[in-house]
Amino acid sequence: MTPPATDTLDTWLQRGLASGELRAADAAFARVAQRLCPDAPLATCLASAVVSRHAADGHIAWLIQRTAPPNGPCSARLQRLLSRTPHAADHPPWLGDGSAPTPLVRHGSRLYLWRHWQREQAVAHALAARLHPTPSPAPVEVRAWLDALFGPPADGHDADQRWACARTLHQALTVITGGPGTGKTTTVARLLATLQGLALAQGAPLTIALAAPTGKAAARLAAALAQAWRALPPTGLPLPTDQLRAHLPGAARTLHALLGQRPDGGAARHGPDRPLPLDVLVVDEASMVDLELLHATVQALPPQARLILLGDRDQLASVQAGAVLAELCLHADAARWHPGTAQALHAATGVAVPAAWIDPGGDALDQAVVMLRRSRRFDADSGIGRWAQAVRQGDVDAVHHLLHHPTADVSVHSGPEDDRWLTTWSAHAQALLQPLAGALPTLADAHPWAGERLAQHGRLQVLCALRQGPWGVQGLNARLQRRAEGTTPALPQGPWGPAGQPWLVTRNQPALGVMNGDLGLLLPLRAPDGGLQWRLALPATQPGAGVHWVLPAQLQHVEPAWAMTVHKAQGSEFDHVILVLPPDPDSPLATRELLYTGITRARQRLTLVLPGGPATLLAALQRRTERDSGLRDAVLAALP
Ligand SMILES: Nc1ncnc2c1ncn2[C@@H]1O[C@H](COP(=O)(O)OP(=O)(O)OP(=O)(O)O)[C@@H](O)[C@H]1O
Repeated sequence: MTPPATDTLDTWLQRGLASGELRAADAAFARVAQRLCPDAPLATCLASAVVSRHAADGHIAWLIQRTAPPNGPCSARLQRLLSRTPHAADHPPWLGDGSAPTPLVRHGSRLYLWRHWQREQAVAHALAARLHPTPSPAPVEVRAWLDALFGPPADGHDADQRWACARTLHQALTVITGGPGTGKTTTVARLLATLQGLALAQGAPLTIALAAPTGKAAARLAAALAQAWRALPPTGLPLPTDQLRAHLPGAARTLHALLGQRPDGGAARHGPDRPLPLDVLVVDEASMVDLELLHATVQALPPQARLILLGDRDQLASVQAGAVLAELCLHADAARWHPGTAQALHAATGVAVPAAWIDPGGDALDQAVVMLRRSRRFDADSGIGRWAQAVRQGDVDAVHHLLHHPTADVSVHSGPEDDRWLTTWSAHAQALLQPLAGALPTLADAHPWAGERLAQHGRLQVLCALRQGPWGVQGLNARLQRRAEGTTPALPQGPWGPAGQPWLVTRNQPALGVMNGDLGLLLPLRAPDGGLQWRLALPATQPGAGVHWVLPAQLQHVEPAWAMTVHKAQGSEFDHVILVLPPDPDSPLATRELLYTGITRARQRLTLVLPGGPATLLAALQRRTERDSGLRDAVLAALP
């Protein structure tokens, strides 16, 4: 439909608002453009609204030639206009080419908000500078470390892990992606041992820091690496093991804490003027890192410091804009290593790279990415492993097969009436809550008791996609709460609800030692006067430190967590996950990435609850989270 020539910006904005394409803030931004630049073309103002909306949806840029259908009248109109006249929206005081600050920037076929454009450019330059070949040690020295840490290469079952270690020595950026249990942590432990071992042999030990986007992920990384350092072979390394251990990092922090970011949004302690005193930074769970956080990180890293990103690129992206890991790992499946890269990997590891992964056309980023392919957590018969694989690949036939040929570890409950999962859940709730209705310990002797309650709670978690409605966090929590009280009638009532209720921390309160995403249980304890006192018990962040107690009155940002969203569960795992999909097959929140992330939170058992039947599952499989950005292109363009 070609709009009548008399159409004004207001007409278009009204259409966009009426169709739900635009929010009031997007329309307001377009009106500001018109007010400040009265001679700006209609396309410039409309572009402001559309780009603002896309940014709110997590996109870094709006891609003019996007092949997917535009999601509303304003985008469609703009797309038609710009595909005929690419410069129709250019108006240098408002929409420029990025060489000077303007509210909007056009670069090729992408439109950006200034802030996103500037962040993307800065990150691209920082990453591109790290793709330069670095002086690397002789392959024979690397091989000595890898053979000592992995054992001599035998059947090639850990080839990808060895390649990841070797690749890290060739440039200052390494990206390691892999699904659950593919050995990301094991690999990074061996890689750090190799890097530090080689540096120590030169008499120049490295300063290494470990970080993750959330406190929980940081704690898991620290615990896993502490275990890996303990498991280093006592003899047989090129250096004495104790000497090496003394130089390996023990603690991990959140990226926010490492950078010294302030909760009020004020300037961070570390930035370009005050870089982190580091030679190597490892960032785990990098799928949760958005463009803004990566920007803050690379700004605070000295130019020569190595950056190692670890994560599962198929998981949900961060809530904020950007899907950095997925974008850097775009070609990870095919590897696309140059013949030279493959040769160097062979020389340093003793394992030849298969021809299928060698491609002279691979770009510089491809050379820095290693994908770990073999899950050690799920064997070939594991239903969870097969579901994860089928969903990751969007393989509809495989999902149909799994629906019709159930495995022992995965159950599917289909239709709104199928509530067998509630029976399983009730048994879990009863095991969790029953001890709270009996004799209670005092705070002084509650540690093992509370630790057992936390362990029991970690055995099962209900996850869902939505926040609102009967199948969202709110409805499910209310339903499960009633059910929990039904299973254990004599539960004492605490300040926010009955004893044993799980609570999710929704904002960092570092002074209390609690972080966004922490899960705790509200527990009653016997007070010295014989009454009750209440504490939220959280797993201590230091491994082996038991339970961390917090006074409920001190916590300001918590919500009930019998059920929680898959987003909030990212970075956590549970023995049994009950994953509840929305009843409506058209729900935009049920995406392939959400399904994959939810499924891979389960270690031993998975229950899929499909109130809308299998159609919801099949629709979710087809729905991808798309995040438009130009990061990959910008990195390659920034290469010297
Ligand atoms: N090369 C290897 N040889 C022997 N065992 C290994 C090897 N790599 C990994 N494992 C084992 O496989 C399991 C999973 O490894 P790891 O925890 O490193 O994977 P991950 O990808 O970090 O997992 P997660 O999904 O939990 O983050 C661990 O028990 C680990 O000890």
